[in-house]
Amino acid sequence: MTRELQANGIVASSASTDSTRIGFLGLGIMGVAMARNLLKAGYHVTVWNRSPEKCKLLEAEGASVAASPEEAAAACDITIAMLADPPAALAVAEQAAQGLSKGKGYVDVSTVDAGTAQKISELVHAAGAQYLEAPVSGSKGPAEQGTLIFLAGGEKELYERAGPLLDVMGKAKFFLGPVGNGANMKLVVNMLLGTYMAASAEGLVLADALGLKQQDVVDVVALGAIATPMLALKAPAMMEGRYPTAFPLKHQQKDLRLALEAAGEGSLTLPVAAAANDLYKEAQAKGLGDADFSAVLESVKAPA
Ligand SMILES: NC(=O)C1=CN([C@@H]2O[C@H](COP(=O)(O)OP(=O)(O)OC[C@H]3O[C@@H](n4cnc5c(N)ncnc54)[C@H](OP(=O)(O)O)[C@@H]3O)[C@@H](O)[C@H]2O)C=CC1
Ligand SMILES: O=CCCC(=O)O
Repeated sequence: MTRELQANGIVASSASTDSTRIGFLGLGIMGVAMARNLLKAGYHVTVWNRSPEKCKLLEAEGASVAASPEEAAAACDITIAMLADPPAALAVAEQAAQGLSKGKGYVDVSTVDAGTAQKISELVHAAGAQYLEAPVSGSKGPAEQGTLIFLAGGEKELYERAGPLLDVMGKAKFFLGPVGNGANMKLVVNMLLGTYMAASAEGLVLADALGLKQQDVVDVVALGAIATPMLALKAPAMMEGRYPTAFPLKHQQKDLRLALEAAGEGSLTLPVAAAANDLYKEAQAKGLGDADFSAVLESVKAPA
C-alpha cells in the first residue's frame, strides 16, 4: 500500500501549466465540486452529465461541454467518472469506452463493488486505454475544499499520471493494489460510516428518552475515544430534525448493501451492518432517500 499526503489540500486558483485534458462525467453533489476544483486549478475540463442542464454552471466557469461520454473521452487524455451506483457507472463506462484508445486513461471515482470495477476495467482495457478505480472518502464539504481521500486500485502508471489531478481534488491518496481493492476499501469505510451514523442516531434518541440533553451527548463524545468530526458536524441539524443533503441516504444504503453482498461472497455475516442497513431501508421507505444519510434518525425515532 502506498500512501501519500498533501501538505496543503486547499485548491489554489492559479493556472496549471499541465496541459492534460480532463473529461468529467457525472455532475452530482460530488462531481460538480470536484470538476470545479480542476477548473480552478487551471485544467481544461470537458464535462458531461445525463441531465445536461447541470453542465451549464460549469460551462459558465470555463468548462467545455460534451454531448456524450464517448465525445468527452475522445476529446480528453484522462476521463474521470463520478456516478451514482454500479449500473450507472457501468452504463456510462460502456459509452465512454467508445471514445477511449491507447494512451488515454479512465478513472472511476464512483462508489461501486469490486465486480463492477473489474467489468469497467475490462471495457477500458478492451479499448486499449488504462484504468484506475479511485473511490473517495469524504463528502460534499471535502469535495468543495479539495480535501478528499482517494482509495485507488488498478494501473500504477495511471495512478502516477493522474496524481496531480487527485492532488487538486484531495488531501491524500492511497494506492491499494489491483482493481477491486479500492472498491473494497471504500465499502469497508462506508460500512463503518453507516453503522456509526445509525448507532449515533440511537444514542441521540436514547439520551432524549432518558431526559438528557442531546447536545451534552455530543459534547461528551467529542472529548473521548469515540470522538468523530462526523457527529460534531451532523448532530446540530439532526437535533432539529433537519437533514440537508451532503451524502444522500440512498447512496449510504447502496454502500451497506454492497458491503453486505461482498461479505456474503466470503461467507461472512455482519449482523451490525445488516441491522443498520434495515434502518436505512426503512428511511428510504419513508421517502428519505434523497435526504442526508443522517435522516436514518427518523427510522430510530419511529420504527416501521
Ligand atoms: N455525496 C457524498 O457525500 C459522497 C458520495 N460518494 C459516491 O459518489 C457517487 C456520486 O455521489 P453524489 O454526487 O453524492 O450523487 P448524486 O446523486 O448527487 O449524483 C449522481 C450522479 O450520477 C448520475 N447518474 C445517475 N444515474 C445515472 C445513469 N443511469 N446514467 C448516467 N448518469 C447517471 C447523475 O446524473 P443526473 O444529474 O442526470 O441525475 C449524477 O450526475 C456515488 O457513488 C456515491 O456513493 C462518495 C463519497 C461521498
Ligand atoms: O461515501 C460517502 C462518504 C461520506 C463521508 O465520508 O462523509
